[in-house]
Amino acid sequence: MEILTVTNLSKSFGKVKAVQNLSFSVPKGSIMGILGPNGSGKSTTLGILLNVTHGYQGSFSWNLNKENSNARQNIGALLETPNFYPYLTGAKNLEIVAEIKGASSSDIKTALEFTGMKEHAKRKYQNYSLGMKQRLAIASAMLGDPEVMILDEPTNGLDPEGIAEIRQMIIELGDKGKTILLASHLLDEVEKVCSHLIVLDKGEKLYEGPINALTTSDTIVEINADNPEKLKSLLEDFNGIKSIKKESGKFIVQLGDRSYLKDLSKHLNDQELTITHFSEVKKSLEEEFLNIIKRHKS
Ligand SMILES: Nc1ncnc2c1ncn2[C@@H]1O[C@H](COP(=O)(O)OP(=O)(O)OP(=O)(O)O)[C@@H](O)[C@H]1O
Repeated sequence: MEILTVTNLSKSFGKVKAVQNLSFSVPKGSIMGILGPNGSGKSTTLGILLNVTHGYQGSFSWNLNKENSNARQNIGALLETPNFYPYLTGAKNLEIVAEIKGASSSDIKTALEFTGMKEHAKRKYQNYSLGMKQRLAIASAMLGDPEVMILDEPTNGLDPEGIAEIRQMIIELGDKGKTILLASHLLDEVEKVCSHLIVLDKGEKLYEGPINALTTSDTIVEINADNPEKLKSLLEDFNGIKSIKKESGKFIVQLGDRSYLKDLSKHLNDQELTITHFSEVKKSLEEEFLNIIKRHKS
């Protein structure tokens, strides 16, 4: 079931087309990565979905469970510039947000514990490290136990340990059943955390789907033999090969289906040939991502 459906969304700032005819849907319970370089329209899209950016074309609809819920209560957000009072403590800042969202003090306690901010709750926000500020922002987004959380570049500027902590928290929030929209310019982040992704470039959608559909669509095998010419002709004879190329002395073979692997190795069992190398290569998301961008530009 879809928790969000976005249809033909467009938004311009003067001559800049920040979002162009964007449609996508978000399955309930998924962690949806919105991946794109800086300026690709991620924040603008999230701003529209949160009703803070206006003057757009197209539409979107949330399919939230809680009855009579408005977006403010049922969608927790961490945006790029958090709105906390520097001279107040973390706890006090959360109390203010809880008041606005109608969240309880037990929500505050849960959020502080989950984010590891309980021990820092009595310190002033202005004295927090960047990592603590981000954790407080996640705590704030959790208040009211929303069904959906929207996180815009939540690990920006953090050190590797801080990045790992925040990513782990996002995965745990997903395990709790929350639907999460995560904007990121980091492929590695999206790969580690998300179940689904859309790829944006210059406000346009280049890809939408589950992460694993990107990485497991075709099977790639590296093959070498003592008689490369013979190997080449045998490969060319085999039905089910989508493409053959030679890279660093090895043949890289793309199979339409993984079930062809067995037949291929039988087919290569030839008296004139000794196979010296035969291994399946796991395609990285990065490679697929680059292919998507390349296809878009050509
Ligand atoms: N308030 C604004 N006024 C004018 N231009 C804007 C405004 N907000 C965004 N833009 C422009 O719209 C385009 C998309 O920006 P957006 O912030 O949505 O991208 P992004 O993918 O979130 O990038 P970043 O990670 O850098 O925020 C950019 O060219 C940006 O300069």
